Amino acid sequence: MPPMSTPLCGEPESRGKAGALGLVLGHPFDTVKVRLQTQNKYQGIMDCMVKTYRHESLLGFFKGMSFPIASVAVVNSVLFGCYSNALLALTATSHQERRAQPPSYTHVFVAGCTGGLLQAYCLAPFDLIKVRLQNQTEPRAQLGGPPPRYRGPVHCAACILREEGPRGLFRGAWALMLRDTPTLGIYFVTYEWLCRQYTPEGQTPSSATVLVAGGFAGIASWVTATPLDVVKSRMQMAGLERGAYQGMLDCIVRSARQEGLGVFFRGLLINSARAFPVNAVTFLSYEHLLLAWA
Ligand SMILES: C[N+](C)(C)CCCC[C@H](N)C(=O)O
Repeated sequence: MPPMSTPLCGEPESRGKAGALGLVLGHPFDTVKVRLQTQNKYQGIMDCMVKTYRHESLLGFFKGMSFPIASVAVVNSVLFGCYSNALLALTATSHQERRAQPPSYTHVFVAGCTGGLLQAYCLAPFDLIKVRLQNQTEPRAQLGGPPPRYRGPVHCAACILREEGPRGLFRGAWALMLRDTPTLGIYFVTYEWLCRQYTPEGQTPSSATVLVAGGFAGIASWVTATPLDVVKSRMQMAGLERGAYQGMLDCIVRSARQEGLGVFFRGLLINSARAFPVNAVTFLSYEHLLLAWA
């Protein structure tokens, strides 16, 4: 019997590692993006990279990485699990039958939005802690200098709980849900559409198709998510400094007035560049896990 997987796919375990590796490699870009979105002291991507490196060394780019790594499996299971269950409820066809009877794009969109909403809720506290740690520009362990506010992810969570209560952990969660609900609908629609374009009817998409469709789905989703991504990051940082926003609308209006509409596109380039590899690997794992379980 021929082997089930082509060399491109690898074994499930190596794909899991590839996913984690993608996250590690993508994290420095994520840190630069968060800083550009929430701090006004940088001229652009290069300036932010140079200043971070000079001030904090390479380690500066990896601040706040442990919680995303620890939570990615849970968050992605919620997203893909809710998506496929919602699709099952809407279309009453299993993953296998779906190749013969493809679901309508409306159903794919609604199922994607459902997955997006629920994963955003799980992601919110982890994302908040990530953003707060990424924004600490103090060099680590510098003798004499002021120590950073948070000593690490657990200390950060404990501080937020103590200072703001459990609700504090969900700061920015509304913006996150608004960001993710429609854009994860777009994510799955783009993925399905591209897969159908390049796959003969009734057949399973090849690994190469899955990688490319997943990568572009990531880009489409992040491009549309970026304006609310900026608002989300700013809401998450508000409360730390004086002059916190009254709410999401206040954040949007004040950001636009003070910095112009361009502010809502900060991080667009970085988000898109990071999105391709990360989501190509994510969809490849998803498709192969489904085949393995079915
Ligand atoms: C909806 N939004 C665009 C925010 C995310 C879509 C893809 C999520 C993926 N875990 C990633 O980190 O790229």
